Amino acid sequence: MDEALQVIEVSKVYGEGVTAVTAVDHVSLAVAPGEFVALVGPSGSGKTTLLAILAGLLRPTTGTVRIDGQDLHAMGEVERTRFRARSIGFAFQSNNLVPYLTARENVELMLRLNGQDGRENRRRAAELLERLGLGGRLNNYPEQLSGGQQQRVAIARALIHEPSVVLADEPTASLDTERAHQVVETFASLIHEQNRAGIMVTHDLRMCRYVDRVVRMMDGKVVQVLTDRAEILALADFSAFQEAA
Ligand SMILES: Nc1ncnc2c1ncn2[C@@H]1O[C@H](COP(=O)(O)OP(=O)(O)OP(=O)(O)O)[C@@H](O)[C@H]1O
Repeated sequence: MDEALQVIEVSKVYGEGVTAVTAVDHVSLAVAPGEFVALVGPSGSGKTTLLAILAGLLRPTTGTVRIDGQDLHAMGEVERTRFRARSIGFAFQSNNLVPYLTARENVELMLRLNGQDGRENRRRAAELLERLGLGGRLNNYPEQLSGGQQQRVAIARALIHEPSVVLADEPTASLDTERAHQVVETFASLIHEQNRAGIMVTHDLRMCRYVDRVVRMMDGKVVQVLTDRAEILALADFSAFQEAA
């Protein structure tokens, strides 16, 4: 078993009886280390719900999520919280940076939460931020950074503790086109170089050019999977063309 992430027949039903909504409907998916997957689909298709289940933040109604072979939802709350902090990285839309910590301190915080403190961490946090083009911004507070710079700090924070699985929800939502491309391109490079299993939810199909696989959801189900490079590029180019028209 070499998949970092395995999703097996996962479903999520909100509510009960006549008001029940099946948000995720028997989804199966496996992501290997070094593989970057885009999760796309119309509003309400279940992307955010699935991401929250993969993050261990929401319990599926049925089905199993394994990270490094471990059943995420079979763990007790304390164990899952610890496992999540160690094995999963998140970069969510509202980037949740701590306003009174600098860029570097925000990244170091992830390591401190995992009990890894010290000078070596300061160096690694700085190195990763430099890699993301923020070498001159290490000591700036979030409010002194642009939206794109904040997103890059959030990405550094999602990767610094070397998690197996990295999840990003609309990492380009607040960015202009050029910055969106820069952010996702760097994110993809780091996922590939560092051998993480990456999943990104995005509404912007142009960003699919940086991923290895596109998974399209509709009404809670996976309705299409693209793995062919030419098909993925055609999708991204077509969206760029539509956007420009
Ligand atoms: N807490 C909740 N209670 C009840 N229904 C919910 C809840 N959260 C989401 N839903 C419903 O589940 C379905 C899937 O929602 P979800 O937010 O996962 O979709 P999405 O693809 O992420 O949408 P968007 O792209 O708009 O963020 C929708 O029909 C939504 O109304």
